[in-house]
Amino acid sequence: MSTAAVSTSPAPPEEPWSPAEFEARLRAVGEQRYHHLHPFNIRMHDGDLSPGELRRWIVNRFHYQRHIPVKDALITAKLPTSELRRMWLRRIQDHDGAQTGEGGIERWLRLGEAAGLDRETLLRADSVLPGVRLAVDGYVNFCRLRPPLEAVAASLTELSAPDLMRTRIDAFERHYPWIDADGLAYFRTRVSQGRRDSREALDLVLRWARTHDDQERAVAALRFKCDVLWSLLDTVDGAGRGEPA
Ligand SMILES: O=C(O)c1cc(C(=O)O)c2c(n1)C(=O)C(=O)c1cc(C(=O)O)[nH]c1-2
Repeated sequence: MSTAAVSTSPAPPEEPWSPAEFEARLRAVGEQRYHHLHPFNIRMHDGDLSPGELRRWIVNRFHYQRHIPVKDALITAKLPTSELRRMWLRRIQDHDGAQTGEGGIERWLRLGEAAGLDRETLLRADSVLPGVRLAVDGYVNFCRLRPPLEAVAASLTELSAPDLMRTRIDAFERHYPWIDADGLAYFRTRVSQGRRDSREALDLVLRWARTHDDQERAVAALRFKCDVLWSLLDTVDGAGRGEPA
């Protein structure tokens, strides 16, 4: 049989989505899969968490928090220009502070103290749940191994984070008044930081993703990151209503 009639040439590459369509697809991932929809967050916002569950969430979320500047250092090392590295370095400073006693990690430790957890408990990390360790490792290693487009796209969960922070602040003030309001400084600061960070990251992703394939990879990276946050909460939720071990 002649093979002449059988086309072996690959299908032509798909056209990229327009910037507006691409952005809408990225935002749709957050609307459909972000952890604001997770049953644990819904119980938190409804005031249904026991003090033990809230403390367990704080201890385990701190493990995520303290690895954010680590993954940002991995991303910074991949960025090709001074301008981009300077932009990303600021994120590390937001978390680690310019000096001891400042920054987001310090504010998270104060949240722990306001909830009755001493900082050594958070720093020792010995009650961090195995599934949380795996989820956080998954995110750090993703940023270590994937190209800048995907690592930066994964941070776009922050498009949805500021609204969640506002909901969380309201819920804490209303339902968990035993946590001192000063302890909520972390969330208050993140509202504006998250808006700025997500705007910057979105600009980069829209600029860097030139082909349809790039765009698909960016959307997949954001879905992966939603899965990281979702499985972190699955693990915390599955650990029961008592005090952390
Ligand atoms: O409390 C939250 O629900 C939440 C979610 C996220 C997120 O969407 O990844 C971040 C944060 N907080 C946060 O505080 C933060 O600094 C942060 C950095 C990043 C990132 O991927 O670069 N996400 C988040």
